[in-house]
Order: sequence, then structure tokens, then C-alpha cells
Amino acid sequence: MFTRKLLTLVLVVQPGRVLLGMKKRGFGAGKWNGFGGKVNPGESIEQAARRELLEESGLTTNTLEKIGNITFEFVGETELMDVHIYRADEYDGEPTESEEMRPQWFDIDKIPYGKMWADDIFWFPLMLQKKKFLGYFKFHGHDVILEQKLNEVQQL
Ligand SMILES: CCc1c(NC2CC2)nc(N)nc1N1CCCCC1
Repeated sequence: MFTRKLLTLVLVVQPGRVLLGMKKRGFGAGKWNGFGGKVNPGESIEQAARRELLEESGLTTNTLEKIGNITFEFVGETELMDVHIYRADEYDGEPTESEEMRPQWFDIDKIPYGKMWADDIFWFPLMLQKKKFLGYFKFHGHDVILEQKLNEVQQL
């Protein structure tokens, strides 16, 4: 009944601030988000996360830590989105605008939740506290959350 689409999302976090990108086109255009996207055949999820981080922000990292996994269902669609979320507390390179993303640092107390996906306000606090979590969000369209589950876990 449901198929799963594997996706990645990387949040680069420094003391007091987080790097977000303004998505310039495609899925989620006009929203601030972490860096991520699809997993290609033959690629591990972590390799895909590293690739998307480099492609979308110009950054590499030695410290990619898996911190969350959220499944998204969109009413009326049979493909679930299975998003694997990582945190990078160190990085190399300079944040660089790409065709996809315009990177910008945000103070933790000024994260623009009103211009991000509606789920982010629920799990960002867990991510920022370095907690690990499993989530499930059922959306109607791209903006209305009909159901949600979010549980902290000890290991992923
Ligand atoms: C799965 C979509 C999504 C999302 N929630 C959407 C309402 C379902 N939230 C956040 N932060 N990132 C998301 N993606 C991260 C991987 C690349 C595509 C966008």
C-alpha cells in the first residue's frame, strides 16, 4: 500500500547558531531548511547526506551524527517520505550559495519557523538538545498537520 522514499537532512550547528538554506527551487522552494535530498541507488544514506550537504552548502564534515528519523505521510498519496536527519557540529569549508540553496546562519532564538516546514518547530528543540528521536507526521497538503507522533529514543 505505501512505498517509502528515502531522503536525508543535515543540520550544521555551532554554539548558539544553526546553518539553514533558503530553497531556491523545487520541492520546498521558499522555505528555510537543512541541507538534504534523495538517496541515489548504490549510495548509503550517510553518503547521500554528505553529498547533498556538499552540493547544497559547499561544506564537508567529519562529524555527521544520526539524530532522527521522521516518516511523512501526505493524505491521498501512497509514497511515504522517510527522512533521515543528521547533525554536524563541525564543518570544513565556507557556506556557499548553490543553485538549490542560499545558506545563512541563524541564532538559535531566531530560527524562522514561520518560513520552514510545519514539522520543524516540533523536532528542532530535540535536535538542538542533541536528543535522538523517531517521528511520524500526517500532512494534508504541505502545510496542515493532521496527526503527529514524536518520541525521544536512546539509539537510532
Ligand atoms: C519531507 C519533507 C520535509 C519536511 N516536511 C514536509 C512536510 C513533509 N520537513 C523538513 N524539515 N524537511 C523536509 N525535507 C527534507 C529532505 C528533503 C526534502 C524536504
